[in-house]
Amino acid sequence: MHLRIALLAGDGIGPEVIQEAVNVLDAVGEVGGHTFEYMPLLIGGAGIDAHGTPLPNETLQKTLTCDAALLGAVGDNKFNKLAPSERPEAGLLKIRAELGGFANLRPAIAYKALANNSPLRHEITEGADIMFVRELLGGLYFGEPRLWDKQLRRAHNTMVYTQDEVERVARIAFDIAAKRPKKKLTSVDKANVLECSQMWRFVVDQVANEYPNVTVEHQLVDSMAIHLMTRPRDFDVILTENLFGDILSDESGVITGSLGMLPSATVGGKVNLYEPIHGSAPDIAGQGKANPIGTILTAAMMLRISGGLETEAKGIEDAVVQVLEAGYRTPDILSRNVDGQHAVDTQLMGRLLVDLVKANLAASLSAL
Ligand SMILES: NC(=O)C1=CN([C@@H]2O[C@H](COP(=O)(O)OP(=O)(O)OC[C@H]3O[C@@H](n4cnc5c(N)ncnc54)[C@H](O)[C@@H]3O)[C@@H](O)[C@H]2O)C=CC1
Ligand SMILES: CC(C)CC(=O)C(=O)O
Ligand SMILES: [Mg+2]
Repeated sequence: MHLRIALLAGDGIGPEVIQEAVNVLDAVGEVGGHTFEYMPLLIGGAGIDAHGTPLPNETLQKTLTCDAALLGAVGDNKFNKLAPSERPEAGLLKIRAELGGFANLRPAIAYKALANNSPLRHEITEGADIMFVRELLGGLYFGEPRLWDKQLRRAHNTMVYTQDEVERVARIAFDIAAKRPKKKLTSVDKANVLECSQMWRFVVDQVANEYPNVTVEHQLVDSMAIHLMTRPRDFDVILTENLFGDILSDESGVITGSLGMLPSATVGGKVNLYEPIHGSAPDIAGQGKANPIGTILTAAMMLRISGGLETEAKGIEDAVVQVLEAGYRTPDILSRNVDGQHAVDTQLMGRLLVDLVKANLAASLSAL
C-alpha cells in the first residue's frame, strides 16, 4: 500500500505529536511493506508567520492531491487579538470546508489501565465505548451573517442547517451504529429552544425509519453534559451538531483520562482529514509533556479508513493498550497515589509505541 499523506503539523504541541505519529507510521511501513509519502505543509499560526495567512494556497492545493491529511493542532496565544477570520483557527475551518468532510468521528474509549486516572469512579467509566459523530461543516462555526459591530456594541453568529446537511451526517451515524454491538444512537440537540434543533430531530427521526435495528433516543445537550459524566456506559453512537459535538467530545476526555488520548477522523469529503481532538496546548508546548497517543490513534484511524489496513490499525491500537497496561504515563495521565506507573515524556512514549507496534505487526504477519 502506498499512501500520500499531507502532514499539517500546525502550532504548539502539533509538531511534537505529529512527529511521534510519523515514527509509528514509519514502523508500520517498515514491517508491513507499505510506503507512506509525507507532504509537510504549513497551516495555522505557522502559515501566518511564513505567508501571512492561516491557510496558504499551496497547503490547500497540495493537500487536495493527497490520499489523506494528518493534522496536529493550530492556535497560538500571540494571535488571540486577531479577528476570528484571521486567526490560526480560521485556517483549520477553511481546510475542513474545502476538503468537504462533514462527519467527524470521535471515538472515546475508557481504557482499563487508566481506570484510576479519570476523576470519575471506576464503576462509572468501566467499559465505556462511545463514538461521537459530530457534524463538522455547518452550524455556528460557518453560518452567515457573522460579525462584531463595535459601533453598535453588538455581535452576531448564525446557527444554520439545511435538512440535507442533517440527513447526510445522520446516515453516517446510523450506518456506524448499525454495525456496533449495542446498535444505539443518541441524537443530541436543544430542541426545546432552537428551530435548528427541532429540524435536526425531525430529520433524525425520518432517517431512523430506515434503520429499524438501531435504537434511537434524543437528549437535550445541557442534561446530556451530565449524563455523559454520570452514566457514560449507556451511550454508544452520539450524533450531534458542530458546536455541541465540539464541547461534548472534549468532555469525554474525562472518561478516557485525558484530552490527549482522543483521536478523530473526518469523512465524506474529497480528502479525509485526520486530527486528534485536542488543541495546540500552549501551556505545555515545547516541554516534552504532550501525550502523543491521541495523534497516534488518529494515524490508526487513517490507516483503517483511508488505507484499508485493518491489521495495521489494530496493531497500533493494541500497542496503546499494552503501553498503558505496562504503566507508562505522560504527565496528563500520571496519577498521584497510583502504583506501578512510569513517567515518560512525549518522545519516550512514542518510542515505546514504535517498538510495540513493530512487535505486534511482526507477530500478526508471521501468523498469516
Ligand atoms: N483542532 C485544533 O487545532 C484545535 C485548536 N485549538 C486551539 O488550541 C489553543 C489552546 O486551546 P485550549 O482551549 O487550551 O485547548 P487544548 O486542547 O489545546 O488544551 C486544553 C488542556 O488540555 C491539555 N492538553 C491538550 N492536548 C494534550 C495532549 N496531547 N497531551 C497532554 N495534555 C494536553 C492542555 O495542556 C490544556 O491544559 C487555542 O488557540 C485553541 O483555539 C483548540 C481546540 C482544537
Ligand atoms: C476550529 C477548532 C479550533 C474548533 C475545535 O475546537 C475543534 O474542532 O475541536
Ligand atoms: Mg475542540
